[in-house]
Amino acid sequence: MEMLWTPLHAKIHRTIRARHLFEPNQSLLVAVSGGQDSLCLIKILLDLQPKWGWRLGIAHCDHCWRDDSQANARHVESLAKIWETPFYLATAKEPVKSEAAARNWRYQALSKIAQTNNYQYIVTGHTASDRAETLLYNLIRGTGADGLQALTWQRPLTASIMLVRPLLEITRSETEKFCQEFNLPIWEDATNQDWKYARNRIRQELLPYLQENFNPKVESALAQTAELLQAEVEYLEQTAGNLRLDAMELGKGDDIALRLNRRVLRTAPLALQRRVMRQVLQQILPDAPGFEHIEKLTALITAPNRSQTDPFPGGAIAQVIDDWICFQDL
Ligand SMILES: Nc1ncnc2c1ncn2[C@@H]1O[C@H](COP(=O)(O)OP(=O)(O)OP(=O)(O)O)[C@@H](O)[C@H]1O
Repeated sequence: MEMLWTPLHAKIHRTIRARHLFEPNQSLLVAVSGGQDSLCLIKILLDLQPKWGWRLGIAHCDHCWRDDSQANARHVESLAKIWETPFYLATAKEPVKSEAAARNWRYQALSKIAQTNNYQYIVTGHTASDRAETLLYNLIRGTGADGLQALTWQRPLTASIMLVRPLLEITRSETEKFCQEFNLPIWEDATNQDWKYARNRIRQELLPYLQENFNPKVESALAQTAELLQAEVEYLEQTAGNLRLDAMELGKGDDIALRLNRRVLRTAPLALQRRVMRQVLQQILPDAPGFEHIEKLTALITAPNRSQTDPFPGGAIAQVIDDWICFQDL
């Protein structure tokens, strides 16, 4: 069968080259749910394969939370057979309960398959639309820039395995059109899982509303915002990391307990002060630190001597002793 080369093929080909997502002859494990995005992804990668010499594999995760999940898995398996591509299935032992649990289990299962079968990359079908939805979802919940930068092009999953998302500049309507064009048999996800509910409403109600009333290209615009924020967050986090080391370094030697030098922190911009405090709290608290925790700790940078915070979750308190903010377990 002759291969049809579309503008979408060309775009993904260019993206992979320009962003150095993959090099020739590497081993790519593609995560295929059977939905339109991951079918579009695997079809394009299969078509690009002769140009790049990749070794491709298809992995599917059966979460066991839908009646049709086994049929879904078999559907993907039969496509893998048609495409003469190795197929790997991970099946959850017990149904997973939440979005977070499902995601954790999935990435662990995928990593294990990749490790056992020598794939360097796990590839997912996240799109610009996913990016826009995640950005809106986190914006409404009230995260800072870090929640809005959502979904990176690549990030390490383990020391030897990279997670890569080549479709981040493609919208859902483009993957849908692509699947129609190539008659790819999409497995419709019929569930209305609780955790998917908010996202579905963003997808089906909020984004179309914004599109009609504010900006026809709202999805791409939001995805682009996420892209810009990503570089800014990376820069701020790195700078804050260095500042945190500077603030702690002066206390080195005599001291085992964690402490931060206020003179070092006082001259830094507020944005960095907050990030330093968040990084410190991330090490101390059992859960992700909230806005209030970070603000209270940041206030100690200029507070009078002997000021202290209430106990943080887990019991630690922070106290000002002259030039230092000191942490004590209660
Ligand atoms: N059951 C599955 N088996 C294999 N891959 C999957 C499965 N579900 C999702 N994926 C991969 O993850 C991508 C994103 O899927 P989707 O948006 O449905 O999940 P999500 O839960 O929002 O993802 P994440 O939790 O990673 O943000 C898909 O394009 C696909 O590559």
